[in-house]
Amino acid sequence: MTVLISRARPYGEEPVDVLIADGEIREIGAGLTAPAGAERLDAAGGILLPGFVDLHTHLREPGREDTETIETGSAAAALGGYTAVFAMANTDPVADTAVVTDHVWRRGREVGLVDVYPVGAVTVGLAGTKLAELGTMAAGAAAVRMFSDDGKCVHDPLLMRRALEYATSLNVLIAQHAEEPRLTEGALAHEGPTASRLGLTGWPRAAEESIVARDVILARDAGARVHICHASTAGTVELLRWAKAQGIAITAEVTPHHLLLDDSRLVGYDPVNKVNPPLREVGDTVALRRALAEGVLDCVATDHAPHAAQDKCCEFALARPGMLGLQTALSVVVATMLTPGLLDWRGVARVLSERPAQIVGLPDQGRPIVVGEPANLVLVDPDAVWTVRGAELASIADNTPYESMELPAQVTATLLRGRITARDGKVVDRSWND
Ligand SMILES: NC(=O)N[C@@H](CC(=O)O)C(=O)O
Ligand SMILES: [Zn+2]
Ligand SMILES: [Zn+2]
Repeated sequence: MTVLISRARPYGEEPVDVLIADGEIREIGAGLTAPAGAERLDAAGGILLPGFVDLHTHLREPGREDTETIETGSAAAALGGYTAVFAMANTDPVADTAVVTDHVWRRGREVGLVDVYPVGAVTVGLAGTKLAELGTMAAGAAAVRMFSDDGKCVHDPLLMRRALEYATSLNVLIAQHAEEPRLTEGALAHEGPTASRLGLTGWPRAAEESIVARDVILARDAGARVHICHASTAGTVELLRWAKAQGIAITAEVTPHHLLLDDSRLVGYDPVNKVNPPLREVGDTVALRRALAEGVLDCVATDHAPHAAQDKCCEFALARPGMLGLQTALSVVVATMLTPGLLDWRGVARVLSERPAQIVGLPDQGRPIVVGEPANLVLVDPDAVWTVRGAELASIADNTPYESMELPAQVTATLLRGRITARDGKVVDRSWND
């Protein structure tokens, strides 16, 4: 299909028209005329960015299709401005074989709203005792390029070392959920004054930082790359800063919720605020924002984690950790980074699109907006203000921590290889477009 986007501001710069044909950016200029039969998208001065890439999504298929499916999660992704998402391996069955990873890949293709890249498990059944067949998953139809036991930490140092060595020879990425399990037994909330006051068992910063420090050293000695999931503390930022200064190949993501929210949200004991790693203190959010602006933290990843009402609306200790994130990520990044002047729109493109695509080596995502590049794009209305309603989000689950909050900026359209996947808050059905 052919699409003419008019009056769009790439990275917030001067308005231009952008002609898209055969999945590519064909022409950029002023006053372009639409060829016959072309779809028209009037951006009306909205911001044009490369489509977002999420390195950390939970889609719950297979196993918990009552909370999210590849189809509903893909819809949430397209509506949130994403053109590629990495679906974590903690499904049921676990994505520890090519049978599962190839299924997720094929189902994502069938749905066709976003490129769904399965993440393979590092260890069999996420049990942390035996390496999964990384090579078989990497060689499958899905060509798995990222492995993680997310939800659990690969805490055995010998196993982590081997995983890093294998990953290096396979040229794939290991992403670590940094949580020393001996330090978080029974933990429910960030260890600090709020948890003490509320009587909640603490999840100390040291549980994250000790694993980050260890993995930095393991990666250094293996000459390997390692990626840190959902960095949440000021201390992790300092370790990353040190590691990068040594030339160690470490990258890290931060979630929107760790940029915006802190543990003061826990008074009231609403489990919607329960997440791993836990919401920290204001000082941590400040350090995380600065680190993201400086590039010490590489990118934003949602850790979109849908959960059923019965697993969330129950007593705090029993509730599952996790929050929805795909449809609110851009708005939270605008609120925490763009509005305060920590990032401009180029910076937003860097943390939501370019860096994540580079980290995992996607050749067709996070690309510059120039002629000849694949048309994986998102249009944003920077002046929109909207009120979050969990029930209105595309996910089956509705566990958003932003319920009733007014957030800035809204995705107005998403294009995957030149095909409109979302427009004005609605998913565009594939058949409608072809
Ligand atoms: N973040 C969470 O609190 N939960 C995630 C697992 C994870 O990311 O560790 C989930 O799968 O629900
Ligand atoms: Zn995790
Ligand atoms: Zn996760």
